[in-house]
Amino acid sequence: MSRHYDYLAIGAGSGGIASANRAAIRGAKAAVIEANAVGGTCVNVGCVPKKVMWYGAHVAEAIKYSPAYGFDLEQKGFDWETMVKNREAYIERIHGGYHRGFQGNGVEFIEGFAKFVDHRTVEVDGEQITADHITIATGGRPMIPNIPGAEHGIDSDGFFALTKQPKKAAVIGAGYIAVEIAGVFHALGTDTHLLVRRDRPLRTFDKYITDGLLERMKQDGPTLHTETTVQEVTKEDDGTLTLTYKNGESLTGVDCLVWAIGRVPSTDKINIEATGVDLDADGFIQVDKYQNTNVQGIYAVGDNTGAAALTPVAIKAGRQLAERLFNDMPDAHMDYEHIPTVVFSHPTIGTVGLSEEDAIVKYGAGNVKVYTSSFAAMYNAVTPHRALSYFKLVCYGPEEKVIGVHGIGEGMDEILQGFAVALKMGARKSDLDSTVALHPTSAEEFVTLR
Ligand SMILES: Cc1cc2nc3c(=O)[nH]c(=O)nc-3n(C[C@H](O)[C@H](O)[C@H](O)COP(=O)(O)OP(=O)(O)OC[C@H]3O[C@@H](n4cnc5c(N)ncnc54)[C@H](O)[C@@H]3O)c2cc1C
Ligand SMILES: NC(=O)c1ccc[n+]([C@@H]2O[C@H](COP(=O)([O-])OP(=O)(O)OC[C@H]3O[C@@H](n4cnc5c(N)ncnc54)[C@H](O)[C@@H]3O)[C@@H](O)[C@H]2O)c1
Repeated sequence: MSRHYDYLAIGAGSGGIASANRAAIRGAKAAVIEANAVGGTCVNVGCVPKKVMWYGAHVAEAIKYSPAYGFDLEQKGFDWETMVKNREAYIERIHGGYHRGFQGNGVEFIEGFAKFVDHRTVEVDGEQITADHITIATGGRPMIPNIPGAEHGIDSDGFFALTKQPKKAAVIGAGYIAVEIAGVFHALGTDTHLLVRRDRPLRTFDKYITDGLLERMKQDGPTLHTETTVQEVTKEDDGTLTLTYKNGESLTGVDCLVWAIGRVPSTDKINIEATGVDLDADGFIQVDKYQNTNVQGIYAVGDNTGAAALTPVAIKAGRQLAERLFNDMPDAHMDYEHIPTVVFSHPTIGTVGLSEEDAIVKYGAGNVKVYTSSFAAMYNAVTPHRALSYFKLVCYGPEEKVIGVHGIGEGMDEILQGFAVALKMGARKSDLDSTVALHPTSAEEFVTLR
């Protein structure tokens, strides 16, 4: 038995789904193959469950500071299981939406793990499937370090599988995932320790912004351990974990250890060798700006290409590819410049464009001008929690073209999108200055910076 398609996506995550739907909408006979749950990382063990838990944490913080607004709430506690149950029910509804979308667009959904037979053929559960165009959209998976006792820890997938709230958690890593998971645990009441190897998490972000994050962590938690490298994990008789650091110190009594030290591309188990597609040394698929691999008719989108590992990036790359292949748009491609991004920390961080440090390296200090501001947002200013928000614009040249917009503060996740449009359109500082402010908001800071 064999089937043939115009377009086949391997992996029904952000990139695979978006590209297959768009290909079908443009008239292609399209299918998508998925080995696990439809929706991939983002929907099942990424953005969606994370944001639900971030909202849970947000509610916890609102309750904590509510007395300043006159609330006298009888504390009934927090039930992790209820949050997880409702989160999973929500995700189940999203799965249903995807399947209805496939039906509506005419995309065939094939369950199973795909392996290449040759550059035009994959095998799923013994069936050979061929296609004129095949997109590898297999995403990635979390890394676990190679140190004694590492297996006592879980990864971000394991975090979402937790059915009970840990009492004392250690989160190891300095990227988005570590910061976000540590923030959720802490706000929901777990004694949380974030362990980073250098002086701060999110070291590639503008320093002004991460200084703001460090200040918030110092004031509010979680407990940040800098310059800390874990070299061994031991399980004690009482079931708790002891983490021993390189400098001989240790953290004891941990009942949940989460590794959040990066992700590897899922390109190692699909017999990609049968296609001749080039990978880099870390296993990422080499693509050009059109998502073409070196083999004609095989493309890759999303996390397995090593591009910015963000859902909207995988989606846009997938849709543009489908437009190029099936809608007579030969130059359609994803623009990888000026990608905005948000970290769901407490408070959130939003950033687009160059940090001050990177702008100086690129243009020279004399050509870069920055504007900054910090203040207690009204939401906090009314409470004893007078935490500060930080805003920064990085500008270039005599015209003061805006080349970086950065902020940390309540609502930054929602504030940034519009400013990302402005930056992409080439806005100058004077354009922001001439825009009337929205008052009273935090966002208005970006149009009133002096
Ligand atoms: C904890 C966490 C939080 C995140 N939060 C955010 C966020 O807030 N915002 C954001 O923009 N991004 C976030 N991301 C990143 C985002 O989830 C990814 O960038 C995005 O999912 C990448 O999409 P993709 O299509 O490349 O791969 P994936 O979504 O990983 O999809 C790949 C799919 O392919 C399937 N697959 C793999 N191999 C095969 C095979 N051989 N046969 C069949 N199926 C196969 C997998 O099962 C998977 O379903 C987060 C990631 C994590 C881990
Ligand atoms: N809000 C969002 O948009 C969001 C949220 C989560 C993830 N993501 C995406 O997923 C990607 C992966 O996230 P991530 O946090 O897993 O990876 P990451 O690559 O961003 O960060 C991994 C961090 O772990 C550190 N590290 C590596 N090895 C270590 C070790 N042995 N011990 C201690 N620390 C170690 C690294 O220095 C690095 O800072 C991100 O780059 C991002 O693109 C996005």
